[in-house]
Amino acid sequence: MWIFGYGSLTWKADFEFHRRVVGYIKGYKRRFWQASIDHRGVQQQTWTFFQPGRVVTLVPGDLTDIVWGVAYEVSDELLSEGSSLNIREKSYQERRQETVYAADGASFSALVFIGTSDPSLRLGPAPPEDMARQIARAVGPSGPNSTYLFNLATFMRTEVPHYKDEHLVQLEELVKHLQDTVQIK
Ligand SMILES: N[C@@H](CCC(=O)N[C@@H](CS)C(=O)NCC(=O)O)C(=O)O
Repeated sequence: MWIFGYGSLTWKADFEFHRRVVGYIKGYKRRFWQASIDHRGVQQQTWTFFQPGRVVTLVPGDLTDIVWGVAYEVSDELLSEGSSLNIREKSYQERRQETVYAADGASFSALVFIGTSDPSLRLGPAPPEDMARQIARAVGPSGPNSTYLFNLATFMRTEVPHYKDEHLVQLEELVKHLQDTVQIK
């Protein structure tokens, strides 16, 4: 079977796979609208700087909207109950089959993990400057939220150089700018 990743799965494949193919799916926009309290941030705690991170999910777009990522051909057992991938994707409970269009022209169906409908993890949109401040500050068990953003931006720049993801590029610029100033110290 195939799974399609558009977030951390593009740059962190800590599982066995047979093939890795760069491609896109249609009809969605990738947005930093999902809270992370287990990887790139923590539960909000009053009177402290501890806060959730912002990671990507997919939101419905129109047919001209595409999201580039990576498809992996994996064994069925990878998604068995209690598997490490299932645990890693536990806050991505909505799962859909989508057609992946590979860079070489091939197309095939793959499983996509989309953000949970749990309202506490659905942050939704915010002004870009606010999202950038949150990403610049948040840290979780897997590391800084900004590393997640930069790794995704680097994947796009190196493996999909012909396509500009405006939302991602804007956040990367804003977070880098914040890190270059004293505003978040
Ligand atoms: N399901 C998405 C998003 C997955 C995602 O970003 N998952 C996060 C959960 S916060 C993760 O596994 N993060 C590992 C990390 O940040 O190191 C994908 O297709 O890549």
